Amino acid sequence: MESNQRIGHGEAHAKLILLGEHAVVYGQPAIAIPVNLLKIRVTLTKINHGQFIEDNDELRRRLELMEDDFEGIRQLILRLLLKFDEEFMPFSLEIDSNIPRGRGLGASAALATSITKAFFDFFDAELDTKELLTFVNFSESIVHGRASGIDAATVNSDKPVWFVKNQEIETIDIEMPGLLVIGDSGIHGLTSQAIATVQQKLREDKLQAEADIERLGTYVKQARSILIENKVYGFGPILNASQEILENLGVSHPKLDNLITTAREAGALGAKLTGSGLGGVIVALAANATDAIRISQALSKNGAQNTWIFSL
Ligand SMILES: Nc1ncnc2c1ncn2[C@@H]1O[C@H](COP(=O)(O)OP(=O)(O)OP(=O)(O)O)[C@@H](O)[C@H]1O
Ligand SMILES: C[C@@](O)(CCO)CC(=O)[O-]
Repeated sequence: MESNQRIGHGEAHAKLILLGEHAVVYGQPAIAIPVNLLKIRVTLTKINHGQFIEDNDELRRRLELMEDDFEGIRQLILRLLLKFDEEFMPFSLEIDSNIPRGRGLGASAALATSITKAFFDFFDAELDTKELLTFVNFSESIVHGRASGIDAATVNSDKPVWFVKNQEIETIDIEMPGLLVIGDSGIHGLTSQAIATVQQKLREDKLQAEADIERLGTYVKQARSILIENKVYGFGPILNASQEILENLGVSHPKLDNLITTAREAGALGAKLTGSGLGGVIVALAANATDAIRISQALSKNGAQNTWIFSL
């Protein structure tokens, strides 16, 4: 039996969309930030023949048995194995993550990033951002349907991102006014379903839905100058106004509405869902640490499964 096991490592952080989710799919700008306190780490290890898996057929069978939920990851792994001409390499992948899944925090993009990095590290190959994003977006498009690419861009950026679909990714130096509080509804929101909900709105009432999407984009542009100038009080109302439109588009959820109301009543300057919605998390803006703690406690008392406080 071989003794020196080869190993590959990869990691990525979560993302949070401040403004512009959904509208970004239709060409409007969005602002998203890295969330470094939530991370995913992957270790890829080659398994020696006879150690765990008896033969290559068994390996294929196990990949095929992965739940549908993992289709994006399964396809990504097959593509990576093919790239390195190791289609039949038996391996194990260990995932260590504190990013909650299906909550709009980019867990799928962070996992796809970590896996891609782990394979390149394992094969000692150079990986530039362009190639990395191609692999991650390939995986994301299987999970999300019509993805804009914002999740992949942000889980791979150390700075806030100004994102416009199909354009060069721009990082921006913004001052985050106050603190952000994330509250997890505990509900798994399916991104593909949320995207389909907006598509349905566009079919049912095209003019209204298009106007809503354009308005979301306008808020993002206003927010950019507010954030650059660090005006805490101008930003909160934009969060609230965006939430109203996301509700019109049908991607909120009664539990999200309840958490958002709770945050505002506890002193948040603004609050909205973040990510695809239909579940997942909300983000609230607090003027200072005392307010942030009060908002976080109120959220926990009113049904949040988890809360996080952070600043940029
Ligand atoms: N720790 C993990 N272990 C295994 N699979 C994971 C893990 N984290 C994420 N995944 C993968 O990511 C998928 C969840 O992705 P989904 O797009 O529904 O949520 P998300 O990425 O958290 O949300 P969003 O895209 O709105 O930010 C899971 O189905 C699974 O394939
Ligand atoms: C809902 C959406 O706008 C954000 C998901 O995090 C989809 C996308 O842009 O890919």
